[in-house]
Amino acid sequence: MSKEELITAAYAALENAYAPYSHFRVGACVLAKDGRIFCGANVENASYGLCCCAERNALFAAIAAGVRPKDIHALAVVSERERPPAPCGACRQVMSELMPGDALVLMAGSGGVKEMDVASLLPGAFDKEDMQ
Ligand SMILES: O=c1ccn([C@H]2C[C@H](O)[C@@H](CO)O2)c(=O)[nH]1
Ligand SMILES: [Zn+2]
Repeated sequence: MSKEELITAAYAALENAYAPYSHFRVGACVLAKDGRIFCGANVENASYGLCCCAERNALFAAIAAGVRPKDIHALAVVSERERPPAPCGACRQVMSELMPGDALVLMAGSGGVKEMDVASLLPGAFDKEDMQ
């Protein structure tokens, strides 16, 4: 699957966003190395702190389906705004745990696409080594 196809799949996932509070719809899709994709959208709650971002919902779907972190190739996240969505700190931390450092993150808005790898999104991430 090409980068463009992964972004298109993320826009389809965005249609399932549940965002009655922010009205900011986000979609995300994870591409596994075997070619499977796992998608998510943001899901909000009247108790705002319980909102979950599209990126985490997509990543958790992949992991819960049995995909291991080393087998994830890329993640695309999209919004309807011009500016590509910047993953929040919580999602960067989850990406650093559940994706390889060199995995590609594609961020797309109507104005264009930005690409970064996971390690660059969260330099100096807290990880299992910090707990030894
Ligand atoms: O990268 C992002 C940024 C925000 N959101 C969601 C969380 C919340 O539902 C809404 C506003 O922050 O957008 C995401 O899903 N991904
Ligand atoms: Zn987030």
